[in-house]
Amino acid sequence: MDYKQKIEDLLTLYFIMGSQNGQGNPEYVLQQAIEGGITLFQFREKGEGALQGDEKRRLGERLKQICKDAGVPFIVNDDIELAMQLDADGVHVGQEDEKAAVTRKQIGNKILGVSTHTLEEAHQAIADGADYLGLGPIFPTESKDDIRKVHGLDLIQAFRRHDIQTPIVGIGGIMSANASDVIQAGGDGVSVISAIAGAEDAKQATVQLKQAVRKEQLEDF
Ligand SMILES: Cc1ncc(COP(=O)(O)OP(=O)(O)O)c(N)n1
Ligand SMILES: Cc1nc(C(=O)O)sc1CCOP(=O)(O)O
Ligand SMILES: [Mg+2]
Repeated sequence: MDYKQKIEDLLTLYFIMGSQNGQGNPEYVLQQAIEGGITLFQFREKGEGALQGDEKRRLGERLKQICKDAGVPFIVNDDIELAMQLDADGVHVGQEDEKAAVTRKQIGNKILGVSTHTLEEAHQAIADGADYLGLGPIFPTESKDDIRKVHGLDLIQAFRRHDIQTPIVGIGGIMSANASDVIQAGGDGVSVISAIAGAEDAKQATVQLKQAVRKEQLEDF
């Protein structure tokens, strides 16, 4: 599937989850998030208690099917082999993962997201074929241990000032109360784990996030 024409739209509300996030059943939480209006999903099975091997693949298959039925593109974090096995719609890699250029060769025209923290990394990622850039952490987060310095919104603004036109999604500590700041700073969308996976009502939390982002996108338009 080639989603490239509308990548900015897909980034509007990008939900990331693995079985280690939140208390809920991942299939149920994903279904609720889809009903609430997420536009993209990333399977990130990583960290303490994460599934491995066949168990990880089987959960990936089930989540991929839920996304497919709903028409929401399915991205795999880090694991290119799994992405190819599942025929995912894309892969997200960071600076400590497989190089973006190698990933691009392996995944063909699937969506490629790359985490970047400096202008140099951004230029390299774009040259390597990134479809979008993940920038974070925007705000403090407890969902990832090995985070870089909290960049706040400055990095997104700096990228735009330096004429980076590639779609950008902010990540890290984003909630419905601060999501609009990410769009105002120049982001195309927001990426969240705990704001949805950790919510008591995942669907309601998704609706609120989506409203916050869409309102700001329309004001910027
Ligand atoms: C949309 C998005 N942005 C950034 C990341 C972080 O990627 P990375 O730095 O490789 O860290 P891990 O997620 O692999 O721990 C992401 N996953 N998604
Ligand atoms: C997966 C991830 N990557 C980050 C980065 O800065 O690159 S922050 C992060 C965790 C985001 O989770 P939450 O929405 O719960 O803060
Ligand atoms: Mg990674």
